[in-house]
Amino acid sequence: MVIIAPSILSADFAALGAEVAEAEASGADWIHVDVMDGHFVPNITLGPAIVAAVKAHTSLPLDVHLMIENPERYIADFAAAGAAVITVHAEACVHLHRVVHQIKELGLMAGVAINPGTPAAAVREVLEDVDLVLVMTVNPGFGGQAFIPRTLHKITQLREWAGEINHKGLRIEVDGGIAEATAPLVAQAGADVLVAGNAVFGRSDRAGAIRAIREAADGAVL
Ligand SMILES: O=C(CO)[C@H](O)[C@H](O)COP(=O)(O)O
Ligand SMILES: [Co+2]
Repeated sequence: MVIIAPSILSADFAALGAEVAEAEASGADWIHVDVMDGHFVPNITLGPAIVAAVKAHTSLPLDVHLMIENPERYIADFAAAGAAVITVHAEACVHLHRVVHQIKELGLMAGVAINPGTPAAAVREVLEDVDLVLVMTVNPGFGGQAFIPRTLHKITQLREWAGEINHKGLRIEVDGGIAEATAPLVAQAGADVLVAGNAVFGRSDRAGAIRAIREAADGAVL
């Protein structure tokens, strides 16, 4: 069973409380929160205060995707704000192993993300330590971009490595351009957490959108 995590990047930022409450009522499993610093990616979004504000409007796990430089400086703040999952970018961490353990020591799920131009091997040495690998299926920074099919082989490779080290619980998340049409491709490759921004918050029928993505993904792995 896949986890569907709507990304609030495509929600109405002036009504985030109502938006996440509606996503929860519409069948979402996690809420994906995109944090951008204007340095690691060419866009700026939100910080821990907004995460804490969102947390007050949903009981779903908050899946915090840090697209920031020096993420180790802010992990405690996002944990205190109510994050359940914190994902850092491999490209942003000189001491990736240390940062992963910093997240785990706070009792959270630890994730590592890789950009489309980064090989799966960039996370191989910490695969035993992480709860989740996020394979970016677009270049991070903006919602509403087209899915990059070349990323699919990395999902397959990571699932294979997880099997070799008997890491059965490893979550493989995909983010960017995920919709009804692309969900079967990533699910077949081995992804089990699907982030969708535009495909959920860009539609008025959020329940229908979430259902369609879920059915497309689950149908592909039956
Ligand atoms: O991390 C992100 C962008 O950097 C977002 O989570 C992602 O782009 C979701 O948007 P969409 O589903 O519209 O592509
Ligand atoms: Co994201």
